Amino acid sequence: MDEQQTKVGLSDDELATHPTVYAADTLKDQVAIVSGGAGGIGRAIALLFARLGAHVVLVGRDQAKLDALAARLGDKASAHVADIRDPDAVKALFAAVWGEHGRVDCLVNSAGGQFPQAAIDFSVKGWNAVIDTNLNGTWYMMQAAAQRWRDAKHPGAIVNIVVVTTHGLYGIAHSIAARSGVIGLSRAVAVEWAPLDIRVNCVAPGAIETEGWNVYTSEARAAYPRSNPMMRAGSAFDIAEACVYLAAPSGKFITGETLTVDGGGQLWGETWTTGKPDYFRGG
Ligand SMILES: CCCCCCC/C=C/C(=O)SCCNC(=O)CCNC(=O)[C@H](O)C(C)(C)COP(=O)(O)OP(=O)(O)OC[C@H]1O[C@@H](n2cnc3c(N)ncnc32)[C@H](O)[C@@H]1OP(=O)(O)O
Ligand SMILES: NC(=O)C1=CN([C@@H]2O[C@H](COP(=O)(O)OP(=O)(O)OC[C@H]3O[C@@H](n4cnc5c(N)ncnc54)[C@H](OP(=O)(O)O)[C@@H]3O)[C@@H](O)[C@H]2O)C=CC1
Repeated sequence: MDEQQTKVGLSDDELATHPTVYAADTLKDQVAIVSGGAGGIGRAIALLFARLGAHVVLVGRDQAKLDALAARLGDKASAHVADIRDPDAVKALFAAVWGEHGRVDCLVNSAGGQFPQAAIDFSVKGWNAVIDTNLNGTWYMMQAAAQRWRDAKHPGAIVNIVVVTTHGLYGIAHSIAARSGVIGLSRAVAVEWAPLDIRVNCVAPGAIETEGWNVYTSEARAAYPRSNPMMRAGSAFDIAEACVYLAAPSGKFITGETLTVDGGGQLWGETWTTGKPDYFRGG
């Protein structure tokens, strides 16, 4: 972790009052589970979903972080501690939420992350930690949601937050592998689960200013705004609005899709999470 940790991204007050294109009742009476719901992108999703009428179930491992956001949202949110890598904890989470609300309408998987390291140096433990969090954990959440929806004959929408895999994000090959798995899985089950009225989509954020950036060096972070032709970082609110689009009726004919929200970064530019090696700097 870099010594120059800074507060990055929009504050909760800014997120809560940011102008939105959506009507205030877009998600009225819906119940949404947001994993990583107290993280940088997850909290923007939670704040917007609650503002649009949903009750948001915030999921993460840090009780205090979840409680603080839930307190801000009052009866629009509840906090549930669960490690998404533990399939039994995931099952217990869904049992508790269905018991409490009798329904779930959408699941946003925003829990995830990785550490920057050259792939050639990955340890077995480090590789497994990233695959387990981002691929296995996301799958346990997806499957638990789908089983509940199937058994209750209830429609559902899943939005998985991934990373842009089409254009190398150098220094996080383990995460690219895991997220490519999530995208492939989402495309496959979008077909299998269409008869169950379950839609499955992904959102691939580009450089989005959040505190999650603190795991990268200041040199790498300084380059992120230049990783796309707009020459700026996006905000967590951009990702939240994309999630609403896919989760709400606006997305009713969209499934198996990955919506890239990166300011054009996949078409232009490059991103080194470990800093750019001299070899690629040119003569
Ligand atoms: C065009 C787009 C531009 C985008 C730019 C940025 C791209 C992406 C940005 C983001 O995703 S931002 C937000 C993301 N948030 C995070 O990444 C959260 C921080 N990361 C983590 O929490 C961990 O990396 C984790 C693996 C996801 C969590 O797993 P776990 O809690 O099990 O990890 P640890 O116990 O900490 O470590 C386990 C194991 O992993 C290896 N390891 C961990 N950190 C490092 C490191 N910095 N360097 C090398 N290896 C590491 C290591 O083997 C650990 O085991 P031990 O050695 O600790 O026994
Ligand atoms: N910010 C960016 O530029 C980009 C982000 N992304 C991806 O978007 C997603 C959200 O990122 P962001 O909000 O910035 O990152 P943060 O690190 O701020 O948030 C991630 C959240 O995930 C939760 N989490 C991590 N592991 C687990 C676990 N095993 N079980 C339950 N919860 C877990 C953490 O909560 P807790 O500590 O409570 O467990 C944390 O709040 C991540 O997948 C990230 O990789 C993709 C591209 C770019």
